Amino acid sequence: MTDTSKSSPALRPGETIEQTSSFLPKFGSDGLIPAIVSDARSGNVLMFAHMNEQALQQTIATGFAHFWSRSRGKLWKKGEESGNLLSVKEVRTDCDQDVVWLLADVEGDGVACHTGAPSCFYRRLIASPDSSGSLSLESAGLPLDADHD
Ligand SMILES: N=c1c2ncn([C@@H]3O[C@H](COP(=O)(O)OP(=O)(O)OP(=O)(O)O)[C@@H](O)[C@H]3O)c2ncn1[C@@H]1O[C@H](COP(=O)(O)O)[C@@H](O)[C@H]1O
Ligand SMILES: [Mg+2]
Ligand SMILES: [Zn+2]
Repeated sequence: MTDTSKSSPALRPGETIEQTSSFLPKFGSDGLIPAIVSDARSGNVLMFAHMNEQALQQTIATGFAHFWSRSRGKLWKKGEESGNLLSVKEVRTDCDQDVVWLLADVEGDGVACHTGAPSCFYRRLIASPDSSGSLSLESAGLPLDADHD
């Protein structure tokens, strides 16, 4: 039995995972699959976007993350304007294969978010002080601290 009691990185180089022959991602009825990107070294979640089949193929073929931008209606090579390309080290899918997870290094100045924050997830939701049930935002703490709108 594998000892899972000790904390270890979620992602170890060479760790045995299901290989590409069984990687059959399920695209939704809109032709898209959610894609999470984490920093291959720190493990921080960097961003979330969507892929269509072409984006996934281009990602695997080139080693750089491609997405489908719904708002712009186009294939999007992340970093094509900013230089913050995502060099993909590993692509995983989840148990029911309807999400993909990219482990990547951020090129350029190492900033994944277009706001200038290292990660898109630089804020956390907190309950409002009046306990009205609504939520307000505040800037997250380290290591993703940034005061960006
Ligand atoms: N660079 C980014 C960027 N980086 C990370 N993200 C995240 O990626 C998510 C999806 O991007 P899109 O908005 O294009 O995609 P979408 O399908 O419309 O997603 P929703 O906004 O509808 O959720 C965003 O919501 C952000 O959380 C970015 N979203 C947009 N951009 C824009 O992409 C353009 C090119 O930037 P580079 O790719 O870095 O050169 C610039 O105009 C940027 O403003
Ligand atoms: Mg958007
Ligand atoms: Zn962002």
